[in-house]
Amino acid sequence: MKKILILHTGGTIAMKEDKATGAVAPDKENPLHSTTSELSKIATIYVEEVFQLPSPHITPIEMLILKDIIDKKVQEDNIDGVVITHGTDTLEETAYFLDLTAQSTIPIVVTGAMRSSNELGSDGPYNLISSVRVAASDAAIGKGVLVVLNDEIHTAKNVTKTHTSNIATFQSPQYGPLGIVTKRGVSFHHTPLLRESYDIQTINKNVLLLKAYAGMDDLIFKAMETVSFDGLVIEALGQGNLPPKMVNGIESLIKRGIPVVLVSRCFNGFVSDTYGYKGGGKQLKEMGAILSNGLNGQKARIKLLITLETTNDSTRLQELFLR
Ligand SMILES: NC(=O)C[C@H](N)C(=O)O
Repeated sequence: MKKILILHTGGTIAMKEDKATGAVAPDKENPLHSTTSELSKIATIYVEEVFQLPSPHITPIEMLILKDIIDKKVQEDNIDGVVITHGTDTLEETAYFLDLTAQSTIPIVVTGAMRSSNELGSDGPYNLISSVRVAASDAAIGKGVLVVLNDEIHTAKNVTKTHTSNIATFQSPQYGPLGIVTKRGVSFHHTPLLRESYDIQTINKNVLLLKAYAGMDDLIFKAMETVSFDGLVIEALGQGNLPPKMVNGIESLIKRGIPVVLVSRCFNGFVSDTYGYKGGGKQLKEMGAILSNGLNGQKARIKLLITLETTNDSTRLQELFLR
């Protein structure tokens, strides 16, 4: 049998609803422990309670702790796969962080739940069982960090939370899922072509994320003059365009050596240097803004946090963001 390590970090999957108040909060005993006998039919299971945090409380520090635990356990205990249970609000950020940093090719699967443990139709135990199945499958080796919920297998790079409460919330708008999980087994229908890896030891930078809107001006840049930060990601309009009143603010950040990464606020497609008008992607690129290849804002922020640990050369950052 394969050896699968389960790392619990909290989230709704480890919570319970108070029937009197309706409030959902962490449970004293992790309700997922009741699944252990079912999981033992699939693999030899090792469990660690790493955190008991709702995922809005997770930061890149906790993400780095998870990377370190996984790298160490792979070396010392010869495990064959890892499953991480996590709150769904920031699940895609932790999954993508681990995709870029974890040093092994064993399957690493991140899962969660939309309904807490004592709610009707609770999806946690089922998602955990599906995730262990995927982590124990040979086909999952070398595919990067995977996100498994609601019978679907997604890449950490493409998946995003699309609905506040529906159990089918995790979708990959650009490319669809990589595969499905059924009672009969795990089946992949696509395979990712590229993997990136950054073996970072620290995560100390401060990267901000802004969303652009019609009529946005330079007010936010004036406010930003008083704070110190290392990088900025902007969810720009369409193919990477911005309102003209933002241009001077961006130019002065780039002159101060602060990398500015552009992604699109659209769900699909890449940003590019197509438009030559004031604030268009072409002008912003010529000014030194970095164009990103299809990541959403929160994932581009994770990638900039990680890559800034390895370089602050803007040409190199541009190369890395085109991967
Ligand atoms: N479904 C969930 O897990 C949402 C919860 N607020 C969390 O992210 O911790």
